[in-house]
Amino acid sequence: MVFDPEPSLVASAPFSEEERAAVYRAIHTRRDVRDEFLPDELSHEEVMRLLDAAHHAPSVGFMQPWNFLLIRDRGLREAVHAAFERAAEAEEALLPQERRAQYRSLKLQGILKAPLNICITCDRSRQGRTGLGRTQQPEADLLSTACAVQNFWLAARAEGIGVGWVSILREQDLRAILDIPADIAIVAYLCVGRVAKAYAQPELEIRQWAKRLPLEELIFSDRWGNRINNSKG
Ligand SMILES: Cc1cc2c(cc1C)N(C[C@H](O)[C@H](O)[C@H](O)COP(=O)(O)O)c1[nH]c(=O)[nH]c(=O)c1N2
Repeated sequence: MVFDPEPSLVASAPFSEEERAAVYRAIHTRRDVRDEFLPDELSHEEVMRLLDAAHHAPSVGFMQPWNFLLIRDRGLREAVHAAFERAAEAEEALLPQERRAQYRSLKLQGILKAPLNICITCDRSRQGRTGLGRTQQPEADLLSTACAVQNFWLAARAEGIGVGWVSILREQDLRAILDIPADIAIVAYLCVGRVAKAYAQPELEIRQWAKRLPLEELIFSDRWGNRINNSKG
């Protein structure tokens, strides 16, 4: 039988101006939050809304390889925090001497301050070892999981909930603390909690660690290296 797409298709009109503005506002004002977390617990409904947003991310072959490990236990968060301290020390030692003091002065996690931590993982064999879209790009499952993280982050912004991604953690430490099996990849460790204030710009920009790159320098036309400004004439 020939597949008829028509009954399954719905209108896909642009959003209203107000709706579009809300989407772009969430994108532009989403911040990586480290120190602005308020201690109040998020409700079960709020957390489920954010996880549902994450669960609606695109995924290769509709694989949905993610799991969401919710961590509230203080003892576990203290163990993760200690692992962060060790990893940060190791990272600092790799930096050029002149950047080390600045690195030390940055707040790079909110593991204990945020009431909720979430470890987002990727089950790399959820639908077999390969699968639609993963034969040539096996890492597409990890990229899918990163899409879920971004959905979570943007939905959280809309709800006034801050998210901070902590990657200064050794995978083996997280595995041991959280009992994560060896065949499950760890994609993101997030600190999550309500915030009353957030930085207007990336904190690393305000603190002069890095700057946003000019967008036009990142866009090529047709072939690598062909800048759009140069390709006009
Ligand atoms: C994969 C990944 C990993 C990390 C981050 C982000 C992402 C995408 N970021 C946050 C990062 O510093 C931040 O996104 C940029 O500085 C831009 O700022 P805004 O996110 O726009 O506030 C981050 N921040 C931090 O303080 N400690 C960390 O370990 C990490 N790790």
